[in-house]
Amino acid sequence: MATDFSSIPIIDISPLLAKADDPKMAEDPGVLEVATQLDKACTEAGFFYVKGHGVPDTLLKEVREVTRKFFELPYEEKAKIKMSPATGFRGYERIGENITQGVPDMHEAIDCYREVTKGTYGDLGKVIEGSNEWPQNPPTFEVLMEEADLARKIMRGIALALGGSPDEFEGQRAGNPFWVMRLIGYPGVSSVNGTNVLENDIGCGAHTDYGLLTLLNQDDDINALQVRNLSGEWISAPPVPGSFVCNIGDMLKIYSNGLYESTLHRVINNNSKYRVSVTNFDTAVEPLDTHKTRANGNKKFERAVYGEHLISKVLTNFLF
Ligand SMILES: N=C(N)NCCCC[C@H](N)C(=O)O
Ligand SMILES: O=C(O)CCC(=O)C(=O)O
Ligand SMILES: [Fe+2]
Repeated sequence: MATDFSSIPIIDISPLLAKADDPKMAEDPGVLEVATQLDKACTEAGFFYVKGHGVPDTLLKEVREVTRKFFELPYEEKAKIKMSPATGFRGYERIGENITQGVPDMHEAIDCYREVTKGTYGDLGKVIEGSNEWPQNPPTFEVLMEEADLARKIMRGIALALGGSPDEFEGQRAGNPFWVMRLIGYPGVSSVNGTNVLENDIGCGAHTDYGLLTLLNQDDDINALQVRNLSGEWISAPPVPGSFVCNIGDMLKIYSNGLYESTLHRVINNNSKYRVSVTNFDTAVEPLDTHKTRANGNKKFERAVYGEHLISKVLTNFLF
């Protein structure tokens, strides 16, 4: 975030989606208008909502419900897909097992990563080799596929915004796209003898995301996500039903030479209700050529390899 934003913009991306696979998209006024709005949002806040994204609300709701039902199961059931180094860090982690800056987070989650078969990324990739076990596979998988396509199209708008060609983040140059999906549950504040306990517990401590772009599907009745602006104030990112919250990750900060920032955010669930969210992190694998973009000039960052960044995080994020 480069500014003291006080709210997060909402962008209707339907004109971009209508032309996202058209070879002449860069000449379309509707697409260019969306790219201008994306550029402003990425520069000022690093966060934006998207509407007009075409993913049915019923599907987004269904995925949240599947997630909620899973977390309602007794621990022994959930532990059947327990995450460990042996599962390639895929699966269920209980409340307090994920840590942010040394402090246990008050959330439980299922972490999924694109399947990595043995040897794909040599020694580096070993940590993350494995395949997923998900609760009620179909809706989660369906939404993942829709979100992957959506993320690719939004990245086309962002590539244009940066002055590159629309497919800057795709194909040979970018490598085989990687994805991460997290199904997350945050317990609410409970009331004992009329007094709230656990108020201001940190559901997820302040962090930036690791990839290019994150899409977040959050419960539509609980306000818990907060985003930090330039002065250090925490700005609320309340649910906007039917939208995704999107934010820039560390890889895009690097590829854009710092033009766009991966903004710090955190989650505090001070509601009495249990909150569910589903995040999708999308990224390219290989370093991209940023020199063709508007971000030209003094190079502020060294070469970035997403795999190295991700794995260093995975290895320090857990209490086991
Ligand atoms: N894959 C992503 N981006 N996950 C975000 C989780 C952030 C919390 C994590 N403990 C951390 O400290 O980064
Ligand atoms: O649950 C949320 O609102 C945000 C989760 C988040 O920041 C993450 O998974 O990286
Ligand atoms: Fe995050």
